[in-house]
Parts: sequence; structure tokens; C-alpha cells
Amino acid sequence: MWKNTMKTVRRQSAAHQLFNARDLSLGGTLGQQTHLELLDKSPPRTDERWQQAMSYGELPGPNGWRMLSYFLPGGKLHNTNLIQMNRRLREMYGDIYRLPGLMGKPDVVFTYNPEDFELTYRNEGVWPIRIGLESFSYYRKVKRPDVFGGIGGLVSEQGKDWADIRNKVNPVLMKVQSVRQNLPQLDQIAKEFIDKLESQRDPETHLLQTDFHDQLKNWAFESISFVALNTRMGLLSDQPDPNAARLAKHMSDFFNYSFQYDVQPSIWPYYKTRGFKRFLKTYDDITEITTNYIEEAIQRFEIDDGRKNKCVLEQLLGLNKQVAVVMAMDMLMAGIDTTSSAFVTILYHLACNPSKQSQLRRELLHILPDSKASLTDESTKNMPYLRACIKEGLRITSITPGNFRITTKDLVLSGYQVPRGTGVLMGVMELSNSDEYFAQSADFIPERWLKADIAGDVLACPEARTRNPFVYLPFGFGPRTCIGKRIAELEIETLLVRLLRRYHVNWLPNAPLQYESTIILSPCGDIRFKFLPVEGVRESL
Ligand code: HEM
Repeated sequence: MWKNTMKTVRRQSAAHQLFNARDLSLGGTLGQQTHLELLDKSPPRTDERWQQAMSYGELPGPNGWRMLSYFLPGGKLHNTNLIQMNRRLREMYGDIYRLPGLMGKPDVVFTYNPEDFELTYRNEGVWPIRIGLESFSYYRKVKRPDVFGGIGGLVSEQGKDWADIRNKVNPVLMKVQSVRQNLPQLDQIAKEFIDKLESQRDPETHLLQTDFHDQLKNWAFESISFVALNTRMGLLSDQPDPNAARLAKHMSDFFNYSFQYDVQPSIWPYYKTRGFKRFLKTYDDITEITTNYIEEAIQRFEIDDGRKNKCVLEQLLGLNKQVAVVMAMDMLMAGIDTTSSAFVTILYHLACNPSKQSQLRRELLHILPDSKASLTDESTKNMPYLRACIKEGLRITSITPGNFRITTKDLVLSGYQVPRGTGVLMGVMELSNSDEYFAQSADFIPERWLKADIAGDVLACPEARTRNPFVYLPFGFGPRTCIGKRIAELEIETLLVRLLRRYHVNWLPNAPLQYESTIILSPCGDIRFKFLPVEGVRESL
């Protein structure tokens, strides 16, 4: 079900990703605010700091033709992926450089200076601009206003339209209590995942007979669809709901299509090709299946009206049905690959660092002395080492390696004038992997995230990281930060507890875990772990 996505994605190069994001001004044709309308309207800056800064034209970087030549066969960036491309450009031009915007797109300034990150975020205002995926808006606003009532969704809206939804849904999705009420069901899903893993594990070799990453995507799908649709899809059972299996297949197709039509070059804004029409059909199928699930949930809520705590979907429906439909779909679209990729990453680091894994298991044995017991708010309150391991895994490989904004004000970045309306790409993962900000940055050291006073028997080492918060931002920053952060953390924590309480996990390949860069960094290639039951195995300390 998930394989198809991988194959297509592996063919993409940095050149495609760089040149082919749709023209930002397309927003105008979709009836949403364009980034130009959102820029600060005050006169250009004339203050001393601005005057003394070097001019924008002095920023290092290639012109349009030179940049194109880099991507031709034999060029410096030919066949690189996005990460390799950024590293080479940084070697060539330094810690701040400019790539020209082609075909009507704004220039993008790449920076590796945390002071620039802070300035950019602190000046983004209440309506930060991050370029969205235009097909979302087109489908929802132009093709199906009957279902979505003119709402494009968080990922693609800008300005006031974005803020209207975000302000409504923040209390539902960002409030700890609202999210944590899902713990019992997410724990149940984690248990079912482990049971399935056990049934696919060879007891002699301790290897899985199936693809672990694919299985994890089923777990992520089952978990997020419970939160978003209040429905158990049965994807971890032998007999999934047939509509759930269809939805999962459509989701997989959707990622292929979105990459093709939102990121690669395409004429769809001007001419609707046959392929694009198939994409719209996939959107239609996803919409039909999710709205059916939501209708079924509404009936359940009506029958069972006396509950004290309303689930996420019920709270969203209480705001507005169209907001609930859009949000549920966005959660499904943004919450599967992200969470499963992050989980593989964290598990990989723990598998490669057996002493850290043993340390974590000591904490887990304390939290869950009886492996059959359920996790509760009380038992999971105090898990400092687990949370530190998650942070440390995402530090070494943040699955979103850079954050993007369009500047709304004139800014001085690294001593250069950067006019409003310019794209700024903040290369945060490079900094979180630099010894300048994290001592022994290549090593997995969860202790750097522990506070000395709560570390218990662990030797905390908070001095191994910088105090600058802008060099570690796996979920972004500010009013536009990831809205699924709390859900993702809860899902990952719950499954890590269950998995490592049950198994010692070893990494089998001789090579490190590989990634491909698409919209996120996704683990690829040889992903094999060995799962040895904890019962009866001596800890290697
Ligand atoms: C480990 C898992 C995840 C990571 C690392 C991640 C990371 C991110 C990042 C970096 C952003 C951009 C933030 C910014 O611009 O400042 C983002 C946005 C977003 N994420 Fe996540 N995410 C994850 C899981 C999820 C999940 C589970 C959901 C669904 C509930 C989700 C839904 C969204 C949405 C809707 C946005 C757009 C928010 C907006 O523009 O207002 N994410 N995510």
C-alpha cells in the first residue's frame, strides 16, 4: 500500500524541488490573500542599522543562469537531493546566500545563522507566511465549496483566512488535556501494533518478516484516524474496514500526486491535464470517505450525548462542521508520514546506542512494571529520559530539516538588507548538528536535555547543548508552529514505551539509516531491526 509513494519520490532531485513550487501569486486566483497583500505597508526602512547594512545585491549567490547550469549534467548540483544541495551551496557561498526566484517566484535567502532565525520569527507578525500546497486550496475552494464552504485549511491558507481557522482549532489541538484524553485508545493501538509485530517476528532470528516502516505507517494511520475521525480503522487487524483500506490507498496516491503537482513543474494552474484530473478524483474519494466517517461519528455522538469529555472531533464539530472536515483531512494528510518517519529515526538512534536504550528501559520498567497494565496520565507523567531520547533523535535528524517564511518586513540578516517579500529558508538541522551549538553533536546523548534536579540516577549533562532555542526547532516556531506536535509526541511516547518495554532493539544493517528528501526527510533503503524479547535477556549496561 505504501510502496508506491516511495518509488516515485526517490526519483526527485533538488532541482525539481527548488524550481517548481507554484507561483505564490496563484493565491489570488483561488480567492485567498496573496503574500504580497500581507506585507508590511509602512515605507521602506531608513534607520541606521538598515543604512549601514550591506545591500541586498551584495548577498553571495548565483544568478539565474548560473544556478540552472549547476543542475545540468556535469554541474555542481546535478542529481543532488535537497540536503546535499544545501550543503554544497553553503560550502560555495557561506552561511548566508541568495538563490534567485525563477518564473515569478520570490528569491530565497538561505541562512545558517540562529540570530537570523530569531529575527525572522520575531518579525513574522500574527499571520506568518509559509508557502502552502496550492492544490489543497484549489480543490477545496474552487472545486468543492459545497463541502468546504470556502475554507482552504491550515497548510495552504495565508493571512486572516489562516488565522480564523488556527485561532479556532488551537484550543482543541494544542491543549495538553484535550490531546491527552486520547491516551487510553492510543495505548490500545500501540498494544495491537506490538501484538502484530510479534506475530510477524521470527522467534529464531528475531527478525520481522514484513517491512517495519510500512507497518509503522499503518500504526500512524490508525492512531491519527482515531484522533481525527473518532474511528478505529482496524488497519492493524487481519480484517481492516474496507473503506479504511481504500482511504489508506488514496492517502498514499495523494502524496504521490501532491509531490507531482504541488512541488514538481506542472501546468495545472493554467491547464487541467488528465493526470491532474485523476488527482482531483483522489481528493474526491478522500473527501467522500472521510465525510462518511464523520457523519457516522456525528450519529454516535447524538446517541451518546451525556459524556463529560468531548473528543477532538466532537470539539471541532462544535466549532463548525466545515472546519471539522478540513481539519480532520489535514490531520490525516500531515500526520502519517511525519510521525512514522520520526519514529523510525528515534528508534534507530536507540538501537545504535544500546547503553542509552538500557537506561531508557530502566525508566520504562518503573513506569510499567507489569507489561500488561495500561498507561495512564499518572504513570506517564514522569518520563524525563524518554522525552530526552525523543528530542535527541529529532535533533540529529529533524525530519523537517529547514523552516521557511516569507518576510513581511524589511530585515537585516547577517549584515545584509533583506527586503520584505523575500523567502527565508532557515537551515536549522545543520545547526543542531554542529559542535558549535551541541557538544559532540554527532553522538546520541539524551542526557543533554535533562535537568540536573530531575535526572535521578542519570548523569544529566545540560551543558552539552547551547541555550539558544533557535538551533533546535523540529516542529517550527511561533503562531504557525506544527499544530499536531502534541498529538505526534503522545503517539511516539506511547509506542516507544510499549515497544522497548517488550523488546531489545538492534540495528542490523552495517550502514547508517538513509533518508530521501521530499516534503519531509523520509527513511529509505535498508531498514531492518532485530527485536529480542526483554524477558530473559540480560541488560548490557
Ligand atoms: C514528528 C511529527 C511531526 C513533525 C516533525 C512535524 C513538523 C512540522 C513543522 C516543522 C511544521 C511547520 C511549522 C512552522 O512553519 O513553524 C508543521 C506544520 C503542520 N503540521 Fe506538523 N509535524 C509532525 C506531525 C504532525 C501531525 C501528527 C499532524 C496532525 C495532527 C501535523 C499537522 C500539521 C499542520 C496542519 C501544520 C500546518 C500548521 C499551520 O500552518 O498552521 N503535524 N509540522
